Amino acid sequence: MIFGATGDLANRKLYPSLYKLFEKGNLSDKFAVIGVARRPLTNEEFQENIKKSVKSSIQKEDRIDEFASHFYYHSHDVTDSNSYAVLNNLANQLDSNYDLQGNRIFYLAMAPEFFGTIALHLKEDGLTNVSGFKRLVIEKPFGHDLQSAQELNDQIRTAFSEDEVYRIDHYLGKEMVQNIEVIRFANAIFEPLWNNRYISNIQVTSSEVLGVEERGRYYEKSGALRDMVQNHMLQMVALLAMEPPIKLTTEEIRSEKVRVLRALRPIEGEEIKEYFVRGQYDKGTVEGTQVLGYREEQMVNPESNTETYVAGKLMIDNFRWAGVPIYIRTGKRMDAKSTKIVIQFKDIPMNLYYSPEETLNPNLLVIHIQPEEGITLHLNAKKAGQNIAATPVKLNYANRGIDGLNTPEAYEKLLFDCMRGDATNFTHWDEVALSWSFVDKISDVWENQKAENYPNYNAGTMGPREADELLEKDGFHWWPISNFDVDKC
Ligand SMILES: NC(=O)C1=CN([C@@H]2O[C@H](COP(=O)(O)OP(=O)(O)OC[C@H]3O[C@@H](n4cnc5c(N)ncnc54)[C@H](OP(=O)(O)O)[C@@H]3O)[C@@H](O)[C@H]2O)C=CC1
Ligand SMILES: O=C1O[C@H](COP(=O)(O)O)[C@@H](O)[C@H](O)[C@H]1O
Repeated sequence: MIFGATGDLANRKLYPSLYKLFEKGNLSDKFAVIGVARRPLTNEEFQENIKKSVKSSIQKEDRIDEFASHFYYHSHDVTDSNSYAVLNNLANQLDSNYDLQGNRIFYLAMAPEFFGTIALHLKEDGLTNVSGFKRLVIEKPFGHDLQSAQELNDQIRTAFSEDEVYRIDHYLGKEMVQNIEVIRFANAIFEPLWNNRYISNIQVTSSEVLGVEERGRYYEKSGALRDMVQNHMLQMVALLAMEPPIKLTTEEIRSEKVRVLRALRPIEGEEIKEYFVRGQYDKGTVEGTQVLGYREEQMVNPESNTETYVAGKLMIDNFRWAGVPIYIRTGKRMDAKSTKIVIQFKDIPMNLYYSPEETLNPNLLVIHIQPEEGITLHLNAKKAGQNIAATPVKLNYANRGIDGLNTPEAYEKLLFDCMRGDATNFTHWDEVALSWSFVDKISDVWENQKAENYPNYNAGTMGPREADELLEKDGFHWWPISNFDVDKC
């Protein structure tokens, strides 16, 4: 059952992903989807919408009619208690028609204020009373702060147990985010060096070229800290910093991530200025086009105090990471769309091969999450010729080049995981709670202190100057994140 079946997420992500699973044989013929939303639609109209949404994002759609025939529509206001019984009857009927053996997945692709109400109704009106499995997939944002997340979690947990709840963080479905743990734990050359003796700092960047688009109403209350840092950025940090799990089970992996979040040094009060930088974009030029500043966007307060950019220095206070800063930055309307992780190794004790005026290039391991997918290892090697002089070289692995052009899209992987009952790449409540408690301390201060320097970066740049200073005062600098620039390093 997809609640919010006529919405943007369902049309752009869920239907095309389900189709890909179907086409690859990862979704058997024994499935039915009930789409729920308020507007009146017949099953035929709904099926036409499904075909349209699949066709707009997939070139080969040979089995589209067969696929769409599995879709049914139920017009229903989720706040109306009376309609759930009819929904349940339809679900029971489809269960028997398609031999579903009482297995149900409820996907909440709706505004978060409805999540709790839907979960309560599903239980009270018997929809969760099934003979097979029942699973709840829930979209972000999971709460607005720790308190609201806790309230939402309590509501959900009256109807579903923790292992039945699949909290989506779509970054965890990205191929190269999932690759972090394999790169770390399947390579003898990295794991022994993955600690404060050999790593000087880690940089995690997720930059966007797009502005806030039509999401001003949501974004005004969220800002980059809640929208990106609380979830995606901290999840990537947890994967980079966790200890090797003793087994590759959901529980073991999640509990190692939880340990990292517990060790994350809380940043509060006056310290926030030292560790975090906030920014808001002004007008500027993006890909040759003039764009508006954030305060001029639709549904945005002309004096908005909302941050569209965050850079921060995280410290993980445990044996492995003591003293190693992990810098994060994310923002809208930046110079490039790019998510990259740069692990900078410590310098070797002596520069034997470069002339004194040249700096020794540190070894870098760059994990390209998107749009490129792969890894680059920056080394030093002999410059061709008679003399023994060194020059920087790179070893590149391009994921797409090896595994074919189409690595599965995050939602395809996550939907498949959920169907198979694998919750590893979904966030456990403990991770959500710890992330909120870290972020709340910062957002409480930022909300109550007007940023006098906003807007403080032009659209089309890499963010405010203060973000560079954050690293400079530790003797580091941000490594450029576009491939071209990394080439020049
Ligand atoms: N869009 C995206 O790319 C992303 C979205 N998300 C999250 O996914 C969720 C959905 O987002 P999105 O698809 O963009 O939202 P939309 O506003 O596009 O869609 C909302 C859906 O909910 C339905 N709806 C609204 N009110 C009711 C109601 N009272 N009863 C029944 N149905 C209702 C709407 O249909 P109708 O009007 O017919 O009732 C529509 O199908 C949100 O939590 C969002 O944060 C997360 C990541 C990315
Ligand atoms: O969750 C979100 O993520 C997107 C960025 O996702 P990506 O896969 O394109 O990197 C961001 O634009 C959005 O504001 C946020 O809600």
